Amino acid sequence: MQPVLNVEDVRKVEQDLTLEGVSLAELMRRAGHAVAQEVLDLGNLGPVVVLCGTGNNGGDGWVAAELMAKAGAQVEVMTPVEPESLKSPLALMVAQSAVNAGVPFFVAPSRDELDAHLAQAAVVVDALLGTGFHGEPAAPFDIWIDAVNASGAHVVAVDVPSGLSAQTGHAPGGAVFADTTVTMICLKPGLLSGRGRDVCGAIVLAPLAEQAERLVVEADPVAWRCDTADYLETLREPTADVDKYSRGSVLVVGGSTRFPGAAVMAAMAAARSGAGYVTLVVPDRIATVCRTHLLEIPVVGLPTNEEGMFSAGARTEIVKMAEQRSCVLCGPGMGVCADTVSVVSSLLECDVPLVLDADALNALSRMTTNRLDNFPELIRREAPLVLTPHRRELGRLVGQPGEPPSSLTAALEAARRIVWADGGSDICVVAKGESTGCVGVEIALLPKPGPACLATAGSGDVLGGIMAALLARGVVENDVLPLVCAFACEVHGFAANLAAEAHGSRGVMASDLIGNLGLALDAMEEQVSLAVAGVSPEEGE
Ligand SMILES: NC(=O)C1=CN([C@@H]2O[C@H](COP(=O)(O)OP(=O)(O)OC[C@H]3O[C@@H](n4cnc5c(N)ncnc54)[C@H](O)[C@@H]3O)[C@@H](O)[C@H]2O)[C@H](O)CC1
Ligand SMILES: [K+]
Repeated sequence: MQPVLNVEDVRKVEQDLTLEGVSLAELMRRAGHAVAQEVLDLGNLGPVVVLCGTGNNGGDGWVAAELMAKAGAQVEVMTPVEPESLKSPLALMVAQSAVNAGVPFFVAPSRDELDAHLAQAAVVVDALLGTGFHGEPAAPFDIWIDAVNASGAHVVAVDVPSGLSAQTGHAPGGAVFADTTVTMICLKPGLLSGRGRDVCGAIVLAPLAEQAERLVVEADPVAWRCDTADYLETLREPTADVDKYSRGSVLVVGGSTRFPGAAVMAAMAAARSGAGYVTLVVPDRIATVCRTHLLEIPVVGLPTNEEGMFSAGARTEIVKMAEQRSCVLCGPGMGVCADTVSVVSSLLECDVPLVLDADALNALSRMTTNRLDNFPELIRREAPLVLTPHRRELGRLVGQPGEPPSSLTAALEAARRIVWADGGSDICVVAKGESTGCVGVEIALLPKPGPACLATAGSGDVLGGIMAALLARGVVENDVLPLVCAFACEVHGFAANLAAEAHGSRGVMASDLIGNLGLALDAMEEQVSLAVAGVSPEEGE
């Protein structure tokens, strides 16, 4: 697992390092060295243009330029101001050193001049804006960023691609598209979320100091990015000694006359994710249509109310069935009304692992007038509870109904409000988004995000089914719960990649994921075993 620190905490680590004897100047020297090494490792490609901003990110660029020049590369620096008028004392010092070493530089080039230099460049080092960036890039950086992206050169970004917020992943004024981002000390959330997923290219971590690893952990990471090998704990010993019940029995509770398909897909996804026995319970008015789509999965119809949802009469029977299952998934397509709200509150009282998705979450919002974090007793229970809100649902759960969390870290914070209010039960909030965080009591995990084709109606219903099937396999301890949820997210993403091979990156529908879940699970398990054995997936082929 790799720790991810908020930008303000990275600065704190920087300060801590200085207290432990590694000066900021030394950190900048090492940062520049890491960038230079990355470029030199590309081989003898031709001219290198280093774009330096006015802060310490630019300082890293000047160091890299001097080192590359000394290593024999053909290097030139572009700077918006004369090197001697840089305001950052550190950047000033390293820029002077590079100038004294004879590194050629150009001050405030026009767009045409810049384009001409970039056209010759094999590699561009982007050291314009780093963690000190906020808002939108002001002139001339907006123009320079555009020029870099138009150049076609190989781009190595220093710490963070310029224009991208390392904290939020927002890039409202555009950002450099990097092939590689050499990031200092540790990962930052903006690199892994929002536009960061598109613009960072390969992320190379430069720890800069041997103490960094310890200090980063002490700085209380906002989340941890999962490595494939981490999922070892979620795997089950393969055994032939099973029957359909021991592989896990799942009850899916959902559907309404408006949305029968969501419940059907969730049930199929649970079955394709290894649950041995899946039952779907829906309002009886849609039971027949559900049965026509489900050959293997029994469909139980219970009384329907005037709104086409479960009526109050359904509740007792649902609870009775729930208590006989190894996991329950409630919510897909269910609709929200007083009757379905009472179904959700009754299921919360059952001693069975429970996944609440979609309208079950909206029912929770309704029960708590959008402040679930103020009603922890509602979700305090013995058995595991997984909530899988997307950002709008999450906003509705924590008192921001019209204002969903706008970044990964905001979503993590909202999820934490729920988890910490609950205070110690087996709970995980899977905050879904273009990057998803699985927030448990002790830890927040970031599974590897799936492809953009997952952003399609019904995709969440499929994820709910996967989660339920994985939880149904047996006891999941509190500390492993976020890991199981993260694994489910990666299986979901893997299935989406397989589906995209068949249907194209834009053609995938949620139902296409379902048929690929079994293969995705096998492939993920194999990758985990290989990673644990230290074999790369390519070598394992
Ligand atoms: N993390 C580490 O241990 C190390 C990081 N290093 C590098 O230092 C930068 C952070 O440096 P800082 O001086 O704080 O900020 P920047 O260089 O990113 O930018 C500050 C500079 O940019 C101006 N600015 C801010 N917003 C805008 C905008 N929207 N448009 C134009 N200009 C903007 C601001 O006014 C400043 O002048 C970090 O990323 C690393 O690369 C060190 O090398 C030490 C180790
Ligand atoms: K940069």
